[in-house]
Amino acid sequence: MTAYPHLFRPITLGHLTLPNRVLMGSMHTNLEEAPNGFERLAAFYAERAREGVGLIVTGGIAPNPQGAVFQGAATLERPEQVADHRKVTDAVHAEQGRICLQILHAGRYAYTSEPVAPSPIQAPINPSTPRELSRDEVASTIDDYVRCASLAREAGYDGVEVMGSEGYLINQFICRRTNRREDEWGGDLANRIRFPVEIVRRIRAELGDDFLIVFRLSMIDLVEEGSTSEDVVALGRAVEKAGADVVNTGIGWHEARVPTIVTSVPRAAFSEVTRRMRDALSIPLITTNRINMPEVAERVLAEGQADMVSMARPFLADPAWIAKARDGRSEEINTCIACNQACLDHTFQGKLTSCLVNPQACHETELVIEPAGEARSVAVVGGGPAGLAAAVTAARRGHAVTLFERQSELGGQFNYARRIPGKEEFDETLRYFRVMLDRHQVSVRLGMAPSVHDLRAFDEVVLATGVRPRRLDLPGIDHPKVMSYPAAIVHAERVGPRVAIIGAGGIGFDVAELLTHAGHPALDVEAWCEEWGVDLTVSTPGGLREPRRPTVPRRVTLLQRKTSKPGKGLGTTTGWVHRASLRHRGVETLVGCEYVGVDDEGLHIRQDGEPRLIEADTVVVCAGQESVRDDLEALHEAGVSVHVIGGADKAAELDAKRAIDQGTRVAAAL
Ligand SMILES: Cc1cc2nc3c(=O)[nH]c(=O)nc-3n(C[C@H](O)[C@H](O)[C@H](O)COP(=O)(O)O)c2cc1C
Ligand code: SF4
Repeated sequence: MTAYPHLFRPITLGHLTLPNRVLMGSMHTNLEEAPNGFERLAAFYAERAREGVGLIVTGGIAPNPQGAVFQGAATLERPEQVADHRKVTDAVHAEQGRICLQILHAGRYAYTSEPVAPSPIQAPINPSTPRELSRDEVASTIDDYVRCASLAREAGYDGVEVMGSEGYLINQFICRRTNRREDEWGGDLANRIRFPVEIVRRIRAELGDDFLIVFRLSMIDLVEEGSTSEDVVALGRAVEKAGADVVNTGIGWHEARVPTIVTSVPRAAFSEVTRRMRDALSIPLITTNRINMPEVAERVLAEGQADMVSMARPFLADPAWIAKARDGRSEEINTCIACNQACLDHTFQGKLTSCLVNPQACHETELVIEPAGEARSVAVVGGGPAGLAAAVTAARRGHAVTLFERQSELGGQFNYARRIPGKEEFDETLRYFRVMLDRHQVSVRLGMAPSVHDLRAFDEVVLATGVRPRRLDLPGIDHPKVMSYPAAIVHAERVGPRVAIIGAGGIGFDVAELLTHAGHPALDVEAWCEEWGVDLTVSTPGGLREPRRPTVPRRVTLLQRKTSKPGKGLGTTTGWVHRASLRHRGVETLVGCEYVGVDDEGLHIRQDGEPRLIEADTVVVCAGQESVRDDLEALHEAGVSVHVIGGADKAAELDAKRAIDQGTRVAAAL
């Protein structure tokens, strides 16, 4: 008997019956364009299918070169491209999985020299103004969708997902915001939705009933002049009538200034918008975004918010998510913490998608964790992210591992991160590692710093001793009002009402977030919607309403020495959220500051040569870290085989992604 009866109830979609209610959501990984990319994609998807994913949707593939998100991005438009896709479908089918190809035309979101769109209106996130598609081109673009679907079928796909959301071409036709046409493809709603409806109708007519058509429909655009709930329902009904088997949910255009997938978005925050569509349609509906654990998926399904859930990033974090949930091993799930640092940020930087908590994601053929040829004794010193990853990986390979942690609890820098409002998901990563240490019989010694003598007894030593905050050489640095960032995070109640934070990097931003937080549970959907101005009923165009400024408990000034944009090092896809969040909270940011000293009045600085006082009851120092590796030389001298990882290796590049990746790779090679 499963703990998740709704999640593991079979469902029939079109001609397919699936064993569970989970769709692996579309993710373009950049393997689509990489050398040997399709072999690697085949390995990536096959592993997920083997572990029980019922239905996979590929990353977006363009139906023609104009529709490619960037120059050279993958298309499916010619018969000779079919063989590559065959590798993927064969691998998935060999594992009893099913897979649909996502057809995505970027429209004005194409980062190419001449993007096209229904109307020549520039997207705020693209420097190029699109060219308006002629009537003939609209017709030929529909032909391209149909040809792409036919080739997908030839390649062995079980169906297609027509990408109609996130502000891409189809969405651009649907909304007045981007469609000012006066022909039959613009004007009233019936005309604006004609493009997607024709695409679905033509694919159905061409490919018959035994080919799945999923339509990804933007149920809340989160942009001005977006659709209202009436528009969304009318579109849903029209695509159902045109032949779609199932409607998947899309949330927010890429240009929206409301976060939709980052870690501060409450889990399943948007399932309510899918539920509101349910009575209007007879085909199944899939909900999406920030559903990352089985109890969340089960609740969404049990409450009738949708017929299925889509999860994308959770399958980067853990390929065996389904098998673990099904077999009563949920506590072993490596949870997606919605950080975007190794997935979406990589995509935007042109790198391969991967995962902060699972560096094997999209590296299945290259980062292989195999049983060790010879089991050895391994000491891992330091229980932060790097040490945890190294200890678990080494133990998985059969080594006898002892993990030493000087503090009374595991986690290192994660213990600070998890206390920041909106970063609670880090608790899940710690839970995962604790369970894995136990499962692989790692001997954990808390409150213990081993001596060089102790470490000589091991075959291999992994030094993951982390960092300590860098001390500032500043007059008044020993004033009682000065706190280090670890102290301010752990003892926030000791921080006064007026705060100056020295250092506007990632940690400075986190401290500012914590100290200005109003106190409601950070993952409360209602409070979050109020703060960001989200109307889940979508009675307003795009589902936007006036945001409510949060009441803040402290007045915070965030300062940095450099004149560059504050928050250097924040992710491409998350930095803007942090900046907007601090703006909402009235945090003042000052750049180009020269620090003069701290006294009873506060923090004295110079800006442009002018002296200035930042009145403050507390001054928090977030001015970087230095590596802790005091024993390294002695270990070398003692002839110990030692590997230095994480912050102990490079304090300046301190980040959990690098730490976990390095810990995993070092241990995979021991
Ligand atoms: C690396 C990455 C690539 C993505 N590429 C696509 C895509 O090609 N097409 C698409 O419809 N959605 C894409 N998405 C969005 C996901 O399908 C999904 O909507 C989003 O990640 C939220 O769901 P989640 O919280 O389950 O990850 C991508 C997401 C990520 C993280
Ligand atoms: S990198 Fe972060 S957001 Fe992306 S899949 Fe991994 S845990 Fe999730």
